[in-house]
Amino acid sequence: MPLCSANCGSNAILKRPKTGDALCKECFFEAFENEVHFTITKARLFEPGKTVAIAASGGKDSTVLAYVLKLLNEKFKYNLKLVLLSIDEGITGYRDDSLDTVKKNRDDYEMPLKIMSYKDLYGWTMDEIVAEIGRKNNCTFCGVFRRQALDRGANLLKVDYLATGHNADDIAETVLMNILRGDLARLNRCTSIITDSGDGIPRVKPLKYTYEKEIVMYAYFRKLIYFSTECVFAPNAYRGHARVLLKDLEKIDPSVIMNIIQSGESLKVNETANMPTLTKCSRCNYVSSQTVCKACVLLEGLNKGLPRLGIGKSSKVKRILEENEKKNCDSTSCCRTNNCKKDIEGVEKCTDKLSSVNLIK
Ligand SMILES: Nc1ncnc2c1ncn2[C@@H]1O[C@H](COP(=O)(O)OP(=O)(O)OP(=O)(O)O)[C@@H](O)[C@H]1O
Repeated sequence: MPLCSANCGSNAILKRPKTGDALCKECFFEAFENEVHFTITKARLFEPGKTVAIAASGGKDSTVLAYVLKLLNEKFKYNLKLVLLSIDEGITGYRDDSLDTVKKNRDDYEMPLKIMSYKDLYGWTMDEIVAEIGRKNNCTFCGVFRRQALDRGANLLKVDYLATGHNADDIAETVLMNILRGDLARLNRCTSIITDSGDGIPRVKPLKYTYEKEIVMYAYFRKLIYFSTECVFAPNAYRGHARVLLKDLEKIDPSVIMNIIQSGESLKVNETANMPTLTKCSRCNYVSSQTVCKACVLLEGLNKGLPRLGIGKSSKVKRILEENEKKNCDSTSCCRTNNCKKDIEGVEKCTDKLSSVNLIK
């Protein structure tokens, strides 16, 4: 048994995936926590006296995030108020069970918990959405709705920051995905440790430089309770490819994860590149790069029996909406008489025709 490389005199019990150092349990805890503390202080993630909502799914990342933030807050006197915010997507056999874990964390870590549900916000559970759309594209709905639900929850709680458990592997995967897709706008912002949700509540990622394998190790040795089952619906296929590629590269050289993040951070998008400008959704007032945000388009598709609306290209969306409008509008109450633009970019549709649509309030 080798000695702990931190020279504490104890035997090492693990090899750190990130650095290869052989460490004892206590020295691993210290190294792990100090690195998160360094990330927080170097990026000046939090101002003292503020409130942080921790986006808590019950999974390993957000559970470790909640535990470490509580520990560092006390140890280094950040003077933060920590609360948990969970989104119930309405996935039977998955989220219902993971929310039980979050409730346990709420009690163990003594943090208030707010749960917001897709059913209340959008009128649909993911179970119902999958029954409509099938298993292939359901991740699009879930991702778009969750992002917005978290921002809405943060606004409701009037917190100053929203912290998510995104780890180094997640960020590196996202860099790869955006390169493969040629998505410059996302590539430009995906490595930011602080992002603006558009509503003035910054999103922060304190685990940005923490390897997933180390999070699992930390949770294991700290005996943290977390929920480890995969989502019962199909995983995000494209991200899956990036994940497999990253895991293969990590086996050859673990520093590849940090190298990809650092490369992403150093990239500067050419100023002549066509970048979207952020505006407010004309329907729900949520930040969007289109006149109507993606969540409202997806929701309209669901409510009008066109669940694939918003899944494909925007030109296709536009065509489907136009066709749908033609079908719905009779000649005497044509959209035009109500000054309606037949265009998803400027959806000001006949309000009487859309009265049944469950717009996000
Ligand atoms: N239902 C949810 N409620 C609240 N926060 C969520 C929820 N789902 C995801 N998040 C937040 O987004 C982060 C990234 O989510 P992702 O779906 O990639 O899960 P993950 O990598 O498995 O993380 P975790 O282990 O925390 O579930 C999570 O760490 C968490 O902070």
